[in-house]
Amino acid sequence: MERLRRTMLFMPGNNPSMLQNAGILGADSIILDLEDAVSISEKDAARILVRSAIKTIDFYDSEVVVRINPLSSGFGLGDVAEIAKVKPDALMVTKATRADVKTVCEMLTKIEAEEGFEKNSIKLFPLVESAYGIETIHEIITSSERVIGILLGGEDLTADLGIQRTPEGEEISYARAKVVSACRAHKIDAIDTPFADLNDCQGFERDIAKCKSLGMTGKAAINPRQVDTIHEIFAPTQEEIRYAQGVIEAMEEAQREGKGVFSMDGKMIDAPIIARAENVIQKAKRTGLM
Ligand SMILES: CC(=O)SCCNC(=O)CCNC(=O)[C@H](O)C(C)(C)COP(=O)(O)OP(=O)(O)OC[C@H]1O[C@@H](n2cnc3c(N)ncnc32)[C@H](O)[C@@H]1OP(=O)(O)O
Ligand SMILES: O=C([O-])CC(=O)C(=O)O
Ligand SMILES: [Mg+2]
Repeated sequence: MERLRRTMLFMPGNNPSMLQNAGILGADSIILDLEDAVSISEKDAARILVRSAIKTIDFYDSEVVVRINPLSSGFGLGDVAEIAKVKPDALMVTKATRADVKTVCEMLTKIEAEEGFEKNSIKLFPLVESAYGIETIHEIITSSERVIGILLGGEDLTADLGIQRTPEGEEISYARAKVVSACRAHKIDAIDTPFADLNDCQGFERDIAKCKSLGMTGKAAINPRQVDTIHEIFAPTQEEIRYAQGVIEAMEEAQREGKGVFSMDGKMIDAPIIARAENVIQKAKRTGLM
């Protein structure tokens, strides 16, 4: 079964105590960061620490993703060369363009052959965080069969657009919709940008509900305190589950009577509504609610 990615928790790659506990924080994926959470003077130390963490720490069921520096930065290519050898589950390509994803993919193919790893075993998670990236997202996704999801980077995107970021997030609505639609089209995960204000609990909950309603499959987190809230809001509610079960039961009854369309509590039920109900049931089962 495909992996659940409701939460992807960032942690700075140069912080040993955070890395040490990474596997017990409940996040579906862990993103060990070599990019913006690490200062220039710490880049080499972070790369060494992340390599050794992947080799020695038990991450339990969490997926391990390493966010590399931009290829143009002078650190990115070295990050790929050094980190791929310890076989993380995936690399996150920052400020992603089609050309960058292709370059990283080709490097990985070579390293996998040299190290005796299975071909395409190291996946890619492009971080789309520029206007150009948003407008060329289809090309980014199709530039490598390793791509398993896209993370939307709201901070860099709004910097690139020359606008302010707000807790309401109206300014990134277009980008969110574009990421969701492109990812759905290619059946990969669409992960929302993190919410940075750890003290604004209501704003955080509204932000999760909004990205869920737009179709994001998960959300990045920057602090372990955010993980449970994201899981709770992403899970189907008891009311949604009951309604979905009602639809499925009514459908089975209608099928016995040879009907394709029928009504439940006065509301028409047909194929798309049944498909949505099946989605809810599947999600409830995967998250242990059924
Ligand atoms: C726009 C972007 O690029 S986002 C991606 C890059 N950013 C990051 O990776 C930032 C990750 N997050 C952090 O570094 C921190 O959570 C901060 C700086 C935002 C807040 O730090 P604090 O105020 O110290 O957090 P807080 O008080 O909640 O920490 C409580 C505990 O959780 C730990 N913790 C906090 N954040 C994380 C994290 N992301 N991963 C793992 N452990 C963490 C702390 O080490 C601390 O542990 P301790 O009790 O053993 O000392
Ligand atoms: O949203 C993210 O994944 C973090 C990031 O790099 C950004 O926002 O620029
Ligand atoms: Mg960024």
